[in-house]
Amino acid sequence: MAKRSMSLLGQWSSRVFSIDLDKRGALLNFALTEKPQQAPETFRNIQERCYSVLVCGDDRIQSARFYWGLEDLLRNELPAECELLPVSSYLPHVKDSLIRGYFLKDASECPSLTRRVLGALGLSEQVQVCSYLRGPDGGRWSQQLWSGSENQNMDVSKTCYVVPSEEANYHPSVLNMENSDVFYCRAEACKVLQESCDIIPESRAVLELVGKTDASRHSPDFPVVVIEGLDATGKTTLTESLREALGARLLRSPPQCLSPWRAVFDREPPLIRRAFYALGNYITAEQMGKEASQAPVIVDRYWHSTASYAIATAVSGPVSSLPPEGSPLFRWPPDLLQPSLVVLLTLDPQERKRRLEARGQGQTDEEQELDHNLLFRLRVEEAYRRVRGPACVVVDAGPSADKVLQQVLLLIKEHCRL
Ligand SMILES: Nc1ncnc2c1ncn2[C@@H]1O[C@H](COP(=O)(O)OP(=O)(O)OP(=O)(O)O)[C@@H](O)[C@H]1O
Ligand SMILES: Nc1ccn([C@H]2C[C@H](O)[C@@H](COP(=O)(O)O)O2)c(=O)n1
Repeated sequence: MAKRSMSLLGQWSSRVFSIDLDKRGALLNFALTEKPQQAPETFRNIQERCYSVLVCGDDRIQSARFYWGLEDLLRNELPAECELLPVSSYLPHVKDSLIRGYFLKDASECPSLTRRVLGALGLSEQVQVCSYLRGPDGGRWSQQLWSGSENQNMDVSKTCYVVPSEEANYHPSVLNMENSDVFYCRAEACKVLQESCDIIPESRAVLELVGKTDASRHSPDFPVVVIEGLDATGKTTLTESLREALGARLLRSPPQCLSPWRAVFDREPPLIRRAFYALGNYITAEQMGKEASQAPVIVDRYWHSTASYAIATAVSGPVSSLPPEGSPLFRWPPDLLQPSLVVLLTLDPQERKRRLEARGQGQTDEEQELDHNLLFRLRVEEAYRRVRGPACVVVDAGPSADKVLQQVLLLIKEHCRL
């Protein structure tokens, strides 16, 4: 088979497959072996016909966009009785070895429809389809790699057996975060937008706004204070009050000049969306450098937001799925201007909800996700606390707006020379 499968997927038998059983962190891990062996216990309870669809094209922009649309495509085309579970395939401890896709459990009456849809998908250079077959004893499962269309679908020489695999002590997504979800230098984020210019013309406009000078080593004359927090924790209220109290300049990230394109990039997959927000920080950093030569600067969101939302979205499940405290994934990009102080506003979830409802404005998809998904909210907040260089100072935003302002003014006095 000339298709990219083996070279791109590496040795099947070295790979671990990790199925996200409930999107809440319950991962079923299995590996493959050439000798018939018993499948993991959880596999043995599966009654449905099973398949996996992995996205493994060479072009990262196209693959990211393809994967982004794959869930909708499968849900639209497959019988409703097909359950879709996110699956990752990776080589343990090998950076950038992760391939994403879906694991399908087909309980429909019409197996031929499912096979037809998957057969058509399998023809694409970007997709690798496998079937999983239960052995006659019920305890063994084999995996067959599809070689193309439905009619010549099984490449029997590639039959492997499903065996239990040790649980990794990290979420598989952690392997691929750098330069896919989080960008630690401007050049890497620029590369993503350069590669997407043909399919997203707005990328050009964004790239034109990104400067080239490295302002990171320049130490501003006046303090630069960043205010961070989940939505509706009071960032806008506090930043406006700080501006007045300190006679400061107020900036935000992403900056105003990116507003015309933000909605476009919010519809894109993480690779492209996160590169856009990363570049927003560099544009804001240039503005910070200039403004802070004349007055104190207050910034509404910056690098902590970019890194925390990206990392918290890339993993699923509880806070323990995050990269550990001290992981290099929480480092500060060396070419990005560091603020003098970062304040993280935290709020009791009930009070945050009350304020959101009282405000009554629309929410972005990610903000809606925060509302619906307690685990996601916990991951974002914990990621905020783990980002370093500088680390954030946590302030309870529950008291009145004036009390919060007074507390932050005290912090600024302690941390910055005014
Ligand atoms: N300390 C406070 N006590 C009570 N209400 C507050 C306080 N701070 C802000 N609010 C109110 O809570 C709502 C959300 O505040 P605000 O818009 O400042 O939050 P935000 O963090 O900027 O939100 P977003 O990130 O979604 O823009 C507003 O209606 C605001 O008036
Ligand atoms: N510097 C930033 C600012 C924002 N984001 C992302 C994270 C959330 O998805 C969303 C929240 O922004 P808001 O709705 O409060 O304007 O934007 C980021 O990644 N980096």
